[in-house]
Amino acid sequence: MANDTPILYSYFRSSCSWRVRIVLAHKQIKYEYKAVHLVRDGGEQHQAEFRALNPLEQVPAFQLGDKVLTQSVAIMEFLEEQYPEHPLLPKDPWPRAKVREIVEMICSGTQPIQNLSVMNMAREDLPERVRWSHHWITRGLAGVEVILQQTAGQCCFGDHVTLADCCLIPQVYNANRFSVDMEAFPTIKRVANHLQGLAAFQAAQPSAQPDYPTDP
Ligand SMILES: N[C@@H](CCC(=O)N[C@@H](CS)C(=O)NCC(=O)O)C(=O)O
Repeated sequence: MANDTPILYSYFRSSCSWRVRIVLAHKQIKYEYKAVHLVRDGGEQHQAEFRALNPLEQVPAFQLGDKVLTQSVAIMEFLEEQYPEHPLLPKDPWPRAKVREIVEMICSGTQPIQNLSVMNMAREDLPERVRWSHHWITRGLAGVEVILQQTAGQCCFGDHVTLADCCLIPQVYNANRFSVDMEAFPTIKRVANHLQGLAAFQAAQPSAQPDYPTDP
């Protein structure tokens, strides 16, 4: 297993893939990028080849040799355990749990409700979809802001990058896409500004990915 180059099935704009890309970059793990276009041809995530990797038809999927893992949080936790250098979870149980709390607020409490397939099912026309996403992202980030006011230093938890930061940045990108007023979330904004200056976060951003469109 150790000799295999990991493969990440990703879409440049997918926030769930982006979380994993930040972890890979932070831990300086070399990997192969395989693009899955979520919109083109009705969505490549729905094609049989990808469905064989993830029956839920969503990115990311992570492959190591003949092993496949889906679900970004499971992948991030696996990477944290398999590649312990440059840790992304505090050692002590309480801060560790607080980091996971922020991770869950974003990965379970916010992103799934504004994901493409949910949005498409929930609302028919584009303005309604935008309103839907705007509402749920605002609600999610409002909760995260309250927690960060208690935990943040330069990062979501103190001054060291954790899994919470890896989840925050892609969600802030989604917030900006749907014109959420970030002035309402000063702590998130401050932490995001700090993180965006870090090399791992820059390497993982959509515009640095091989499938980023030349005419976005
Ligand atoms: N819980 C999953 C969610 C994955 C997910 O929602 N992926 C989105 C992109 S961020 C996706 O593939 N959407 C395409 C679709 O729903 O058809 C995870 O964290 O990996």
